[in-house]
Amino acid sequence: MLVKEDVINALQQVEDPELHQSIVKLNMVRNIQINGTHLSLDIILTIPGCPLKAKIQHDVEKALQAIGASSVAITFGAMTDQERRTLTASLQAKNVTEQGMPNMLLLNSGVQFIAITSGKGGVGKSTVTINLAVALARLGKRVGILDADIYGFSIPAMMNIDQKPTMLDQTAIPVESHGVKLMSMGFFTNDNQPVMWRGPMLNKWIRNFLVNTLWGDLDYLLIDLPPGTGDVAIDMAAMIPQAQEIIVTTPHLAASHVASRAGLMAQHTKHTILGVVENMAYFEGADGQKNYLFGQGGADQLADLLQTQVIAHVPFAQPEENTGSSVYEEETIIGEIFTNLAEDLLYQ
Ligand SMILES: Nc1ncnc2c1ncn2[C@@H]1O[C@H](COP(=O)(O)OP(=O)(O)OP(=O)(O)O)[C@@H](O)[C@H]1O
Repeated sequence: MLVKEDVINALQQVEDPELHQSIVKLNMVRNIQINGTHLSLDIILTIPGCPLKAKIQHDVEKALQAIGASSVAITFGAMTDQERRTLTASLQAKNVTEQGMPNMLLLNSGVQFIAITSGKGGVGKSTVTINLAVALARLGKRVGILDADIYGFSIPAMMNIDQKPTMLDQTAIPVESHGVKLMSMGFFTNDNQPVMWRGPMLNKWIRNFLVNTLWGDLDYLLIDLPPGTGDVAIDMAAMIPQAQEIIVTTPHLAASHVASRAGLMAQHTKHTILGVVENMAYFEGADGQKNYLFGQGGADQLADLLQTQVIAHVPFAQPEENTGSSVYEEETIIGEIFTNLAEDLLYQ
């Protein structure tokens, strides 16, 4: 004979797949009826037509069968606007201080911010951001990416994400891929339209991305900055003084010269520079020979100038590693390099 308390206890273990909180705590479980081992209940989704309804149904049935239910009839409904507003407000209350500052910016929040920057575009800044984030997640860390490359957002496409974040009122639930939570300007433009905002508006967006996103608990937030030393980089420096920076360059001397400006700005804003990542360092031929297509030495020169170190040398991907996604598998050469880099950051 089942009793209501057992049913609620079992459902406490079932989480909303996006909010990562118990469906009981989120007030999504209603109207539990018990007839011997036959159960019926209502599940009230946060938004109508929630794409993860099937997963919730599966998890609820499994949890209830585990306590002896022989049949489970679920009726799905959706929260009213008022209920959704109340829920969002309570989730938001954990996100921001009373002064409206994102909690994650408090120095004791436990979130480590790493901004990935470069002097010029196309050197692999987003590739480094994505693969470092995925490597940290593979090591069990809770990781988010803020694609703040507002004019050149590319991360959703590079991670093969075509889904948009679920919106609870004005608050976004980040999209998850490869165990990493992602927010990008690319989610909020129509048909890949370019973004043409200037300073103050951009500042507001970065702030919005921090305040109005339900990031949940994070260990790391990686920020993919636009190349160069423009408005976004300056605003980020002011808003997140505790951020550390990784500077990406190719070995080309000219590229590292341009990257030095981004590095000097990091020094100027007193951000700790974690090091330089040399991308497209070489191409390894079938004979095992390393071909230095972009020359050698630029990254070392940059590291010397910034009194830091080259923390990774990332080669060109082998043709068979180019699978259409910019996330390299763990067992590829590039995947291993990022695992090593993530371990170095964790245990430094
Ligand atoms: N090590 C690598 N091997 C092969 N291809 C790479 C490598 N690194 C980057 N690429 C490719 O080079 C292109 C540019 O990389 P990416 O978008 O990461 O650079 P970026 O510096 O972020 O550029 P932007 O600032 O213009 O967005 C992408 O198509 C990416 O897949």
